[in-house]
Amino acid sequence: MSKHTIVVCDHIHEDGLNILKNTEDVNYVYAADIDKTSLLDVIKDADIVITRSSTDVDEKFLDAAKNLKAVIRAGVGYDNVDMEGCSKRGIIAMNVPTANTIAAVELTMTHMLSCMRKFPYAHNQLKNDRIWKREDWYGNELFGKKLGIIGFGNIGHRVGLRAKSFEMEVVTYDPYIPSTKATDLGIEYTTNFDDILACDIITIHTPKNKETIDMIGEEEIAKMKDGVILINCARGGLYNEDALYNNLKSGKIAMAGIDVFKKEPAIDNKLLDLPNITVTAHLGANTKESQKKIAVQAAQNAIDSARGVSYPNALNLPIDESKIPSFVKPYIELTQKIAFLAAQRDRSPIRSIAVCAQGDIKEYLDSLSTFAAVGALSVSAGSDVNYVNAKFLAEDKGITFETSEMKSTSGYSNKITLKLTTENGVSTISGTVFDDNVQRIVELNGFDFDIEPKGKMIIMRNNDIPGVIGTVGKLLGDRNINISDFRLARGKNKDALAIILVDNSINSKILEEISNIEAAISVSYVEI
Ligand SMILES: NC(=O)C1=CN([C@@H]2O[C@H](COP(=O)(O)OP(=O)(O)OC[C@H]3O[C@@H](n4cnc5c(N)ncnc54)[C@H](O)[C@@H]3O)[C@@H](O)[C@H]2O)C=CC1
Ligand SMILES: O=C(O)CCC(=O)C(=O)O
Repeated sequence: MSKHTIVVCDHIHEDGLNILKNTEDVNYVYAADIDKTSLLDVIKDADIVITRSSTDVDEKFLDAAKNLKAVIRAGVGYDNVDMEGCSKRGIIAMNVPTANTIAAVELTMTHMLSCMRKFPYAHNQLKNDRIWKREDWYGNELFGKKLGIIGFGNIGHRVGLRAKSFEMEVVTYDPYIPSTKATDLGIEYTTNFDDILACDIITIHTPKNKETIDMIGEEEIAKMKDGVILINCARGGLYNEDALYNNLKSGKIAMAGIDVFKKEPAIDNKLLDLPNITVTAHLGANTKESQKKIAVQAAQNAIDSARGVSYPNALNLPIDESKIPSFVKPYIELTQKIAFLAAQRDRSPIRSIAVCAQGDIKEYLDSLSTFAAVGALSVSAGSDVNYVNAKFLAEDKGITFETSEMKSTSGYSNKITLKLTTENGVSTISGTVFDDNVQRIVELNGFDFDIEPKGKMIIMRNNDIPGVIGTVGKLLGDRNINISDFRLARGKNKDALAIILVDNSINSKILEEISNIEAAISVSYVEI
């Protein structure tokens, strides 16, 4: 039995490890305790890797992992995964999005309460210094304070709910949600970021990306109340660390609760020197409950993706398969096959791939175009091309794409037409799917057909003169090649196109002999 190599690069719960260990077709490699340079050697045979935030899946990592098919990020944030690098290599990246939500929510509340009561400092004074000095520790209450939440997703909205139970006023800023997601929970929704800056306490729960890096800097802090409290349990760098440092030092920010840092591990970060900050070492997800759930899901997802069964929570697929209705799926397959056929007929460099759709499938033109790219490119790139990297590979080769819609005039309720332009010419092939769910080619370069795109096919254009069928039949028979089907379409210019299905593969010598038949205009051979 061939085994899938799954490398675990970071610490995950043993329940997940046990699933991998006990799966027969998995070759499980535990690499969480080795340094990141040695890891590069270990991942060279990996089919799948499981990582957390301690492993950067960067260019170096991806170059080392030559067999990699999928990356499972055992957590939410994937800012440490080079998504474009994965896509270009056809590697599917997946996360495990909700299993650590509660852990991160509760750590956010912990930091909030700790900041209000300067809890770690009060604790240390008694425990470490053995000083009983109650007058040093007058804190503040959450009750009645206004909390501003930036990012109202899985974590943000639950922080909002918990804040309400502390009888806080809550306002959120998240331009990507309907306002009712907040207002239905009795939480104010704002599109004015200044409303957040005016709050007593501010917490951020967005992903880390171009839009959110340094979302809070000097300018924003200047607009805040004196004595504001800032919490960040999302990603380091969402609050500009220099601005945070300067304003904690000046006292403009009374306290900050920080779980995440721009550079981790953050043992040398200057924020750690301040007396008015509570810090944790990126522990947002570190509860036993959440780690158990994440590890089990990550292990199962790793196995499913290694077997090619499913790619749960895939992040870089150009197509969301779950949103493609069942009637479209055979058209997607058909488009890929037709493109494969067209590219095999004319093995010269491809210039452009155009897909035209009529009927309801025209809503899915982008997906059809992606699969046309897979079909056309797999002639030269083989199994290295898939629908994650097809368009990236095509762009690298300078191939252009076009999609268009046509009104249904052909009598078919749905029809797709692929036009493949190469250095040598143009192939135009149309196809449809009949009620019996069987895919058919219905037109090839202007000749009408009704044939399934499958098997070994000789495609011959010839002058429409007597004796051609007999000559071809004899030539193949003499070489012990059995014909299983012979379809002929007559053209308008005294020419004809034949699709001859054969049981055996045709080599270049036989193809040349057919090409040498006097009536032959062009002959090609394809296998689907
Ligand atoms: N400290 C830790 O260990 C953990 C950190 N996290 C981090 O917490 C963050 C939030 O995670 P989830 O709530 O699960 O993600 P989510 O995807 O459910 O929510 C993110 C929300 O941010 C919003 N958003 C995106 N861009 C925004 C912008 N420019 N302004 C305002 N809102 C914006 C989105 O619309 C979405 O509602 C992520 O960065 C994640 O990586 C998550 C789990 C554990
Ligand atoms: O457990 C980890 O690796 C960190 C969790 C985290 O930051 C996330 O899930 O986004």
